[in-house]
Amino acid sequence: MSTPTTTPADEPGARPAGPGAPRSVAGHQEAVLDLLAAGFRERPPGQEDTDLISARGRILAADVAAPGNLPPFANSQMDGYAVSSADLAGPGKRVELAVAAAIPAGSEPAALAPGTAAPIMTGAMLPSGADAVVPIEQAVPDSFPPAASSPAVETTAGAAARPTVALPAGVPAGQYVRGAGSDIRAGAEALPAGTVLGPGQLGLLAALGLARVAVRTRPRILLLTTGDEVVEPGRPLQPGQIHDANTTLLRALLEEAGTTVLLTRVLADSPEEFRTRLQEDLTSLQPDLVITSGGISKGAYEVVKQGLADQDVRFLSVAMQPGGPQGIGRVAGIPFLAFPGNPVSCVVSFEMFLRPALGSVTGLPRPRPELPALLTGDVHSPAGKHQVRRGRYLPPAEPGGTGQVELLGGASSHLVHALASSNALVHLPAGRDSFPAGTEVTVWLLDR
Ligand SMILES: Nc1nc2c(c(=O)[nH]1)N[C@H]1C(S)=C(S)[C@@H](COP(=O)(O)OP(=O)(O)OC[C@H]3O[C@@H](n4cnc5c(N)ncnc54)[C@H](O)[C@@H]3O)O[C@H]1N2
Ligand code: MOO
Repeated sequence: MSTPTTTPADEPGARPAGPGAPRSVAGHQEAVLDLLAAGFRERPPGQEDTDLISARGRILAADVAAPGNLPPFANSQMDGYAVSSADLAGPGKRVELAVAAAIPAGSEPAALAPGTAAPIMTGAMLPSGADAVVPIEQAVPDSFPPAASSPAVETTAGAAARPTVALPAGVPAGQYVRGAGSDIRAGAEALPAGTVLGPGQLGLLAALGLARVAVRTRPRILLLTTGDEVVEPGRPLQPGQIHDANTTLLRALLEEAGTTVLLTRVLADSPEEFRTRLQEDLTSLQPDLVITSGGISKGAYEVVKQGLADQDVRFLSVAMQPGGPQGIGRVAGIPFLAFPGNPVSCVVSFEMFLRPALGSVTGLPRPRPELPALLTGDVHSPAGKHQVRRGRYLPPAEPGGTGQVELLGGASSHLVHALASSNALVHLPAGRDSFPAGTEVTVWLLDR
């Protein structure tokens, strides 16, 4: 079995083509990355302060140094007895020590007197004079005396009626002690700028006592859908109309990928109206990126193409299916991408071009997990194109094996039901048209 070799940059379709020939997938990936990188260089993200939970999935804007030691003080790792290791030097197997006042977590203990052992609870501060902890299980008796929860009881004679405990001899200094700063020392770098803040990172900030954190502002997107036939979900359809799937699909993808969708609109097939609305939105919102869907192919009413005919936007064909028609450029200086109108074409365009470019430029989103998988059936694909099919990935039966992938629906880009039933995008690279059952292909997992 070979390792996955279907990354777009390796394909025959990625070689430079002549004028008028479709652009390779790799060529368009590079163009989208260049566009976004230039846009983000010109308008770098700002930063904003947020509470920790709201920072989940965001990118840390500046290095964070530990404001103090973590743990802040030496404390016990076990419920047991705080001791001085010198008192347990031996020579016998056990040493009898008087039991001192107990130390609950959250209290400041008195110094440990020589020759005594203080009941200490997990997380409680180690008293001065102690340098080790013996777990209660190793003590004789192996339970705390009743008086352990209160200071030693005075007898009528005035002498302390201290119980004793026998502890193993030869306990090393430091045993079961969590030293101050043993996790991170005051002033050390806790998290570098650029870190994606997940539960672990946010938990560290909380442990360090930080309630708020500076995160990078999200890229701000204007999302426009086009077509006279396109009607908002929830509204009745007239003959010839369809419900708008693209706004929801793309908005969900964009927000999941760490961007903010400033505004969505469904615009009619009027190039003049499209142009006017776009100019108004660009002026009022100043987005970082505009994305449109529909209106870029070979029809008589291609609203995006016609509306932007005199702009710095190129409409072209990429050797990929779905997602062949693409538009890329700038409008009023703002980075602009046009995706084709079919819903699955929008998803594949996003996954193949925008998602990787956003990831490279901002650090979010992370790449889709990529795995090899064996096709469960014979598949045909246009040799000149990189085809991206949808399917259900089944993990290998045994560890170290290769999973399988069953294609769902056909190649057509209107099949949203098959998309919704799929958990993987399946790459059928350019350069061959036949993929018999058992062929190893690369899949990108859509589930997280
Ligand atoms: N003669 C040719 N016709 C077509 C070609 C071609 O090369 N030559 N390419 C086909 C391919 S591939 C695609 S993809 C589409 C792209 O067309 P457009 O980007 O112009 O998109 P529209 O025509 O506006 O819409 C295509 C399809 O998608 C439906 N649609 C549009 N918006 C939405 C939405 N928001 N929600 C759900 N569905 C939507 C629309 O009704 C059309 O059925 O062109 C092919 N044609
Ligand atoms: O290239 Mo289109 O995007 O197949 O439907």
